[in-house]
Amino acid sequence: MNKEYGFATKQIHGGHTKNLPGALTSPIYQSSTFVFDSAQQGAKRFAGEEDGFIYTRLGNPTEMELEEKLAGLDNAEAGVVTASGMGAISSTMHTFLKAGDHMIASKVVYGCTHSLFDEGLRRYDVDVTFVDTTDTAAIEANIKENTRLIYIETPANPTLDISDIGAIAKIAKAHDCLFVVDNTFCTPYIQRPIDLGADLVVYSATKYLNGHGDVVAGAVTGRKELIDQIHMVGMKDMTGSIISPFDAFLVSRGLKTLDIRMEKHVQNAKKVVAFLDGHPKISKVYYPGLESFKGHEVAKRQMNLPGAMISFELKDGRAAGEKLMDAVELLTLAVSLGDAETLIEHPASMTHATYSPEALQKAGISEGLVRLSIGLEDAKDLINDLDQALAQL
Ligand SMILES: CSC/C=C(/NCc1c(COP(=O)(O)O)cnc(C)c1O)C(=O)O
Repeated sequence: MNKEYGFATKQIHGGHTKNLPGALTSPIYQSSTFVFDSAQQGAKRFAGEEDGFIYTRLGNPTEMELEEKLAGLDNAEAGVVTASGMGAISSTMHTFLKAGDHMIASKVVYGCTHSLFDEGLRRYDVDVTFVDTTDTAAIEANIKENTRLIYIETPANPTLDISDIGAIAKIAKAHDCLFVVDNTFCTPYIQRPIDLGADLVVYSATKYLNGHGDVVAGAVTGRKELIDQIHMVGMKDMTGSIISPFDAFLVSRGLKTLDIRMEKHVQNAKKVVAFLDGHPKISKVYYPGLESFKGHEVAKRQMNLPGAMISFELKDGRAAGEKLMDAVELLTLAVSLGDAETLIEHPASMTHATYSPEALQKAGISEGLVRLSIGLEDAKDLINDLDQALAQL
C-alpha cells in the first residue's frame, strides 16, 4: 500500500488482495488448513523456508488483509488480529513477559484487563504495579531493575484519564521497557501511538474498528519483529486466540467507513457533553474535549479529536444512576462501546465489577459514575432522551 495515500484511501484499499474472478471485494478464506503441492513444500513452509499458508491458527489470507490494513492506518510495520481485545492483550503479555518480570500499568484500565494483570499474570509470577500514569514522574519512580513493560490506556476506560504517550515513550526507552498503548477508545483515526513512540498498540476491535456491534475481535500493531513474535509465540502456542476469517472480513468491512463514523461519533458527543456539562443533576462530566478536564491539554496535543466516550457523576450517586439507566428509552443499556447505537452502563457494577472496592477507589471510579458510548443517531434524539430520563430523578 502506497504510504502517500491519505487515511480515507488506506482504510478502503489497504491490504486488499486481488483475486482471480476480479471481484471488487476479497473472498473470505473460511478454511482451517491449506493444501501443499508436495511433501517438500509442506516441510519448507513449516521450516519457514518458503512463504505460504499452512493452517489458519498460524495465518490466513482474510486475516492478513485486515492485519495489513490496520497496520497501515497505525503507520505500523505489521499487525496481528485476534479473537477478542483480551486475546490481543493476553497474547502480547504472554509473549514478552516471563516469571520474575515486573510491569507498570495504568491504575485505570478496562475491568478484564485489570484482572488479567492483577490476578492472571501474578499466577505466573509477573509482578504488576498500578500507577497513576497521568503523572509521568510516578511511572519513573516505580521502575525497578526487572521492569520489562509499561502498559497504558489513554483515554482510559471509564474515567477518560489522559496519559502523555510521548513522555512515557521516552521513559520506556530510557529503561529498555516495552511500551504498550491500548488505543481502543481512539482508533488510528483519532490517535496514532506508534507515531508518538509506542512500541505496540492493542485494540478491542469489537468496538469502533468493526463499529457495528456484531463482532468480538482484537488486534495488535507495531514493529514487524515484535508482531512476528506475537504470531509465533503468543498466538500459536500460548493463547491460540485467533479470529475467524468471517469476523476478520466483517472488521475489514467496518474499517472502510472508520473516518466518517468517528467524525459523526465525536460531533454527537460534543453536543451531548454541552447538554450534560452544568446540568443541575450532574456533578461532573469526564470528557477530554472539555477545557476543564484534567488531561485536556495533553489530549489536544496527541488526539486529533476528543473522542466519543463520556462519563459523568450524578449528584445523587448510584441510586440516581440506576434510575437514569432504567429511565432511558432510546439509549441502550448495555456494555461495550463504539457501536452505531448509543450505549449506557454503570462501570462500578458492570465493566469494572472485577475491581475491588479499594481498587475502584484508587482508580477514581465512583459508585455514581455512568459511562456513555455516543453512537450515530440524531444528536437531538439522544439529548431529548437524556433530558426526559434526568427529569425523572
Ligand atoms: C464485558 S464488558 C464489555 C467490554 C468492554 N471493553 C472491552 C475492552 C477490552 C477487551 O476487549 P474485548 O475482549 O474485545 O471485549 C480491551 N481494552 C479496552 C479499552 C476495552 O474497553 C467495555 O464495555 O468497556
